[in-house]
Amino acid sequence: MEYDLMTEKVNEELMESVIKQMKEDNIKFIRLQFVDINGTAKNIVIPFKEDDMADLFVEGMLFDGSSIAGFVGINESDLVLKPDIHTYSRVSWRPEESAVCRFICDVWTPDGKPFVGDPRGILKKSLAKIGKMGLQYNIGPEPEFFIVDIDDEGYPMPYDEAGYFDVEPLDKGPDFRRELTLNLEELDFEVEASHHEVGPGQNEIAFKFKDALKTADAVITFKQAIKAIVDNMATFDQMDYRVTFMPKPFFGVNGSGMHCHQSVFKGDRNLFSDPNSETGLSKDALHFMGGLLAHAPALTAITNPIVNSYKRLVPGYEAPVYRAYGLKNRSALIRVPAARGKATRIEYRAPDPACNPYLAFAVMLEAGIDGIQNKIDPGEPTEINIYSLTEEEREAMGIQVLPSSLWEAYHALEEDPLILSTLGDHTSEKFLELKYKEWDEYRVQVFGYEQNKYLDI
Ligand SMILES: Nc1ncnc2c1ncn2[C@@H]1O[C@H](COP(=O)(O)OP(=O)(O)OP(=O)(O)O)[C@@H](O)[C@H]1O
Ligand SMILES: N[C@@H](CCC(=O)O)C(=O)O
Ligand SMILES: [Mg+2]
Ligand SMILES: [Mg+2]
Repeated sequence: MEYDLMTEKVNEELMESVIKQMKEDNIKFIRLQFVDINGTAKNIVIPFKEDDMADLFVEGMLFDGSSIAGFVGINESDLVLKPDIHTYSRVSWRPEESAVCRFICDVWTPDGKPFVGDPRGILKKSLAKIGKMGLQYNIGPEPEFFIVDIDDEGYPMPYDEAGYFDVEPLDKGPDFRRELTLNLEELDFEVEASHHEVGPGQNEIAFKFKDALKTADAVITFKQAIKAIVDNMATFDQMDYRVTFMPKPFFGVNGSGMHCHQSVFKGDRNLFSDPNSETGLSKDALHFMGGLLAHAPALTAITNPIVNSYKRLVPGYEAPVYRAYGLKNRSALIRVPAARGKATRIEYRAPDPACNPYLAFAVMLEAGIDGIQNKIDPGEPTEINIYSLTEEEREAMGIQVLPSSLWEAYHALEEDPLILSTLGDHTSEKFLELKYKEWDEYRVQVFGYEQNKYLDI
């Protein structure tokens, strides 16, 4: 798929067929949806009026961008939402009577240009660049999440005591996952698998890989859908349980990642596959990994963007800590699953579900392409459990660690011109400003852990 930012025209035939579908779906309300710099979904709702649709698709709708994180100041507040007609879907968890639909929108400026601070626009820009080389970037994400109960004192507790692949009655999640999968299928998702994860209350739903823009849209829809569905169920049951995508909600158990399986296609050909090489991997696959490993410290600021993200990236919980790749190794930052041929892919294991998927996919793509263009050598694969190595052994093998805090990742980002230029001046500045504030707010807090440990001093 090629993304040409400036010449996207609305196809009349498509518009008519979408309007016809909206009438069949009994649509009365339209959600115009986009995300802020944090990847948080935002929307404005307008009533469906058939006569206004052509205008909406062509001209878009003005809105005030000054209260959206990472967008604009009040002195230049007008922005335009341009619905992407390909993203039409009925919002399946809202009533069927007088139904609601949504379009995911691009954000433009009133003078008819893509707004530089729109995360979706930033991803489209990187995809347009590789589109010109005839390439398509695919991502298959594995978002993990916890379902928690809120106890009488307001603290979250895991919703069940089950573990990896458990079944009911230990696993209390089958109804959620069933309901969610049915809803997601209505939203045109191909759910590949769902299961209880390692942590108590932890679940995973993996959906089929698609090109990176569709996947980023899907991640946002997925998070919204599951929160809305679980909230509806909790209201119905008069219970206070909810979903969290917080990367490490509990000390001492696995956190929630969003591993990203990735491949690059040229037409029908998977660039990562080479049946004649010993490993079945092509040079491009190795170089793409070389690029990811080289830019990993800066990437981490985007793929793991909150202070809590770094409580997940610690040894012993299947989350990556070390900058290495392995052909089977789940303790390395990059794993190459065994599938070959068309299904050849690499799995970048750092991202967590708190990231803005548009920004995360854009920076991973640019890092990988940098690797291909500059033939960055990823070194030899590491097949031992890296968690069990001593620091000296790791150093001898040349394995470096990922940033251990948001503050370290912040500095790594500041020093990586490729990743900064992928975000563009506007978003880099806003992102660094936000993260500086977040770190500053965090570092002065005093936690229960410290009071317990030091009170007797
Ligand atoms: N060619 C491809 N390019 C990108 N992603 C792909 C490709 N083929 C398959 N995938 C995606 O890989 C993801 C799942 O892979 P898989 O089941 O191997 O996960 P896993 O890493 O083994 O799971 P876990 O981490 O939970 O143990 C899915 O999203 C799937 O669509
Ligand atoms: N939950 C682990 C991943 C477990 C798995 O491999 O599925 C993580 O934080 O990345
Ligand atoms: Mg998992
Ligand atoms: Mg995985």
